[in-house]
Amino acid sequence: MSAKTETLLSILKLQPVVPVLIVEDVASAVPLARALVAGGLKAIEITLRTPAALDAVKAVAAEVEGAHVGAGTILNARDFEAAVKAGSTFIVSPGVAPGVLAAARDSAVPLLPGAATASEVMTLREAGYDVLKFFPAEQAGGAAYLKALSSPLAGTVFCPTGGISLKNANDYLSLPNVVCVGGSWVAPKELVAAGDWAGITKLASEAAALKA
Ligand SMILES: O=C(O)C(=O)C[C@H](O)[C@H](O)COP(=O)(O)O
Repeated sequence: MSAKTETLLSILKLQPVVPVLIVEDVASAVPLARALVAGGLKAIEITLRTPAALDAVKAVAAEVEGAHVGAGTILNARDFEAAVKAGSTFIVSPGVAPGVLAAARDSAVPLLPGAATASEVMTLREAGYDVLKFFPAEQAGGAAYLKALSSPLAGTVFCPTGGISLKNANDYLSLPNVVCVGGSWVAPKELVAAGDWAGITKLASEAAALKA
């Protein structure tokens, strides 16, 4: 296993659930990340889906002690490089694309690429990736589907994301090929908009108590 993969695994193993954030207002990024860290979720993914995202990564990287901030929804090399420059310690992509793989090869920051089929997993294995995101987990076939992939594709481990909540997280976490799950449920839009950081810490604590 490469040093980059080991770094990625050590970040993903910090907790059973990686919060997936869509940050609309950069001012909420730091208190939101602090609330998640206080609940026990230190590895945090900020998706590059809003104009505030890169500044949010920068602010969390600079100001939130104990946080490991990563960037998600990385679709091309330009996003990859901008996310690294902002201070991301890991990069998440919903799939696989040659430009993203090339950027990852040239970077010291690890990539968690996405796969949803046996062929995508095989393609990424050939490119040297043993730790993958399974996306979109529920919609692609859920825990039963991922379990079916695990026998022929032993050696690859996953962070399933997409449609996961406190209710079904254990279906995935109980599989031997799952390191952690990802999800947006720990930072609901309404609580973020209301600045209910205590409410988010409570959701984070419930998620952190799941068994990886
Ligand atoms: O774009 C990426 O790189 C992602 O990480 C996608 C996210 O994992 C899902 O959008 C989260 O899905 P929900 O938890 O169902 O809201």
